[in-house]
Amino acid sequence: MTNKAIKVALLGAGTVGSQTARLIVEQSDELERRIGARLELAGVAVLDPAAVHDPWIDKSLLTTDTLELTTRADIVVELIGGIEPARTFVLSALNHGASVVTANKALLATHGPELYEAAEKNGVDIYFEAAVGGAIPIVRPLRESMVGDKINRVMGIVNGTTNYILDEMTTKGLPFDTVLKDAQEKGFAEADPTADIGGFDAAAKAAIMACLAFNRDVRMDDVHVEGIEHITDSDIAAARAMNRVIKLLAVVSQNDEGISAGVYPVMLPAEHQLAKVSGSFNAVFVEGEASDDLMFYGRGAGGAPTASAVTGDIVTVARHRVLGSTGPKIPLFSTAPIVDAARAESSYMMRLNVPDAVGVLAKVAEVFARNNVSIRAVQQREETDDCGNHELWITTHAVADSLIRKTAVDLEGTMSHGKVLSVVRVFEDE
Ligand SMILES: NC(=O)C1=CN([C@@H]2O[C@H](COP(=O)(O)OP(=O)(O)OC[C@H]3O[C@@H](n4cnc5c(N)ncnc54)[C@H](O)[C@@H]3O)[C@@H](O)[C@H]2O)C=CC1
Ligand SMILES: N[C@@H](CC=O)C(=O)O
Ligand code: NA
Repeated sequence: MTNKAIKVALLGAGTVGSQTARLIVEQSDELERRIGARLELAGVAVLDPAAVHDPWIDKSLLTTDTLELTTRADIVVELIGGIEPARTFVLSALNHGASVVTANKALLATHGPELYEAAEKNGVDIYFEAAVGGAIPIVRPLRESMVGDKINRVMGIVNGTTNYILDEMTTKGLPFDTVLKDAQEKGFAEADPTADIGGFDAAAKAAIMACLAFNRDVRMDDVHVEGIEHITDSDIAAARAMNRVIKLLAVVSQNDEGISAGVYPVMLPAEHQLAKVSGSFNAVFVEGEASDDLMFYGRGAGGAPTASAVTGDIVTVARHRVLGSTGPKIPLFSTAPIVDAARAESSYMMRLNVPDAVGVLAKVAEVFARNNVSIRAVQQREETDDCGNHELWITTHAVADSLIRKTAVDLEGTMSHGKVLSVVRVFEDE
């Protein structure tokens, strides 16, 4: 006996929604065999039906009554993005007994625990593999495969847009704005790309990974965030001259002091595995106590890769419905304190523009000493600018973020003809 069809409501038919619809429609026979029941598209909600031209989407399924659609499906797939009205639609779906699949990291990093609870209360699933690392299986490994281990740290590149921008600037010398536009055209960027550039998209993913890795309610606001908006061509050239590459990293970790989560640009040694992650690819290292280091790598953004993860989740929750079961809950029982990631010490490189004059270096060194910041190396660049100034590159030993920032402020106050050009973390192997 064949199982009755499983009704799927698709909310959103943009970059990811369109490709998800394609995978469901084009692979319908194959998916039916994998699930044991047929997936039936019950409707596709969009803002503007006239703008949908995908040949695989039956026009009669299009609707603008999104809330109504959430009440008449077995699986609601939320691919709208943003907090509201997405949150209302997801809650409506869960409260009407539908399982939910979403790629919406912003929503999960802000209201995740409320949604997980609603899913549990209603005896349905909420799956979100696409919300972190696009096509890369990383949510499920953290949620299921590694649940028997103790995870100490998760670290990686989790934003395709910024990785694409930094990579194109580094390898092709292209300007920031040109590459950002390109990333938007390729469908990597968020509707508001400041979420990518400012590090907030990566921070949302960091919060989700921290929840899963440490069973602790960690939200977006708990994550220390620095984006790439201040990274210039000159920083990239300086990194290159030091055989390093600048990457935007998300790092979540747990130790005796508590849990910390941060997103910031880092100069990595060129030979580091994360330094080799190019374009819109993502890569995540998971350090488990028993497993040791694991690395997950693949396409972190883009329509088809993200739709692969979404469709994988649809198949999984559909299988659960056939079996009359649900997947594992998301238990957030830990009360470990959240520690500000900016308190963690790191090595830094500071670029300064200073006059080529007697005593300048001593004055600079004095400010570092006064702030108790230990200098590891100093490079004086030969080239001078139109004012006869040149660049000093100072690399420090490990120091707290607050101290290096204060040193920069003090230097600005001390140097009448010089200025601090940039301060970027330098990754040192532990
Ligand atoms: N683009 C990518 O590479 C990735 C995107 N995501 C996430 O996937 C989600 C969707 O992203 P994209 O497809 O890129 O966005 P998009 O902007 O291309 O598409 C959004 C779609 O939602 C529809 N929509 C907006 N408000 C609506 C409403 N009130 N009712 C019904 N439909 C509505 C729009 O008409 C459009 O079809 C977001 O949460 C995003 O963060 C996750 C991973 C990768
Ligand atoms: N804007 C995001 C899309 C995927 O999550 C990114 O660039 O990584
Ligand atoms: Na993923």
